[in-house]
Amino acid sequence: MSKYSLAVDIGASSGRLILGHLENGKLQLNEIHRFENNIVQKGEHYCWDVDKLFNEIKAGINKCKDLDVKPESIGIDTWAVDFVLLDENNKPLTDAVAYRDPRTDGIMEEVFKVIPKEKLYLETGIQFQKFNTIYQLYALKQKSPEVLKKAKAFLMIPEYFNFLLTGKKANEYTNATSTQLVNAFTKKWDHELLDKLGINKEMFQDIKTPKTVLGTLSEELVSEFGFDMKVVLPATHDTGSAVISVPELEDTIYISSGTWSLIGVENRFPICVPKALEYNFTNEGGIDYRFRFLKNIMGLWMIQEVKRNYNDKYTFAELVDLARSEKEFNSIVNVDDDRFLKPENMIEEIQNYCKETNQQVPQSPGQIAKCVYESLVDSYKHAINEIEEIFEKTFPKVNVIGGGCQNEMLNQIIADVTNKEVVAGPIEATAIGNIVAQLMALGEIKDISQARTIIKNSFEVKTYKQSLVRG
Ligand SMILES: Nc1ncnc2c1ncn2[C@@H]1O[C@H](COP(=O)(O)OP(=O)(O)O)[C@@H](O)[C@H]1O
Ligand SMILES: C[C@H](O)[C@H](O)[C@@H](O)C(=O)COP(=O)(O)O
Ligand SMILES: [Mg+2]
Repeated sequence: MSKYSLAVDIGASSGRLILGHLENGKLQLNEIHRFENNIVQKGEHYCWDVDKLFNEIKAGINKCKDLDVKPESIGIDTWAVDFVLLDENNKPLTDAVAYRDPRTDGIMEEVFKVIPKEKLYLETGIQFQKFNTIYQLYALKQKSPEVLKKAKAFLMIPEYFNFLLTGKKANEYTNATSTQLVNAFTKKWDHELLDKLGINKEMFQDIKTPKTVLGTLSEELVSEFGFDMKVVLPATHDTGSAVISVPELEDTIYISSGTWSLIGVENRFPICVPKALEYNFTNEGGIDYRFRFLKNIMGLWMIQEVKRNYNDKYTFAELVDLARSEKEFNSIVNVDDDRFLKPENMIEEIQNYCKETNQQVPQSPGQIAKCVYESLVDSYKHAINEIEEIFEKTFPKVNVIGGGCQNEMLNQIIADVTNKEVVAGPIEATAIGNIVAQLMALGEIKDISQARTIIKNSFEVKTYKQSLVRG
């Protein structure tokens, strides 16, 4: 029997702990714990409840005892850019502020006064999202310089949980690249950039790569859980882990479909050409120093907020069914408009946009949902055209991975609008990528190529082709 690895995958809307092990050359998964994640108001900021999330992680680990399974390793991945700062006593200096917090409004423009946008892109290759870590730290420096001065350790969210598990501090490469503070060519923290911004470079930890064994559990946790585990660094940026699970990357554009839609390709080198800057593509770090050439699209965040606005009266599946029935409704919004990043009420924001653009205003839940899905695909289509322009080639296939690949209507609209073959799955791509990185660290899987073969043979996918009648 092969060793068990435990993946902790926490996205912006949900977290899950999934056991994985190899059996007869296939990867067997067992989801042992799932919980909601969401932004909470703490003082004047939107924050993540990291104490609650760590308690959920421990609750999930404790379920292993009920299953009589002692995993050999554990690996944690989460959303990107956000962080915790520790003081000299290893205590958090601030709450874990969420990337949707307005504290970075206008900060990007302030940073461009210190380092021109084009130079920043040429050095880091990272897309300009106003919530990137670089802007969060610059906002903190301007508003609370005394906090930054006291900071002795910068830990991104997965690394903070690793610290709570092991007492060890390290930054992991794939997530570090999302900060826009790592040089795309040296793959190290850009100390010249940090000096220019007046951000203390000493608080950043050594950058480790995926498959690194960080350490083992603290004595206190070993006695709580009843067993020890190796704490392995997967690609701790959840999208970095998700992309590992794309079984066939040749001629394929992936859409990591969850709270965000991350649409792109895997590359061996960074692409920082003017067109990539103009279209705002990113070169986030991948496993084995590959690159994830992609862009953020607002994603299913919008339907999550619509669902919340309806007080969770409808499930995601019911919203899809209601959307299907609205065949005549065709209004479209620009999902990537900042107005949809954190509106008071998503339904009203969508309705106002349609009013302002003289389109039919969606009224029913089905019309609202259909508007979200059609609008997302409109943005996907533009991104695909941009990718094909930059690569000067046509990609015949789109692979939708993550929770959003369960949305069969969305998959079909993608196939209809792009006239490409759409492959849906695996759903838990992030956790799968997390697990195979751990199994590589344990010597159970040789390399990424073998991992992708195992993944291809282990999980069913569904294929969609352009339909004759647009549903
Ligand atoms: N049964 C379903 N039908 C349609 N969409 C679904 C279904 N289940 C989940 N989803 C979609 O998947 C999304 C969550 O994907 P997930 O990858 O878990 O997100 P994250 O990792 O960002 O928390 C939901 O917002 C929802 O839109
Ligand atoms: C803020 C980042 O762009 C975001 O974390 C994105 O990179 C990402 O990883 C989103 O993952 P979800 O699972 O939360 O959609
Ligand atoms: Mg996710």
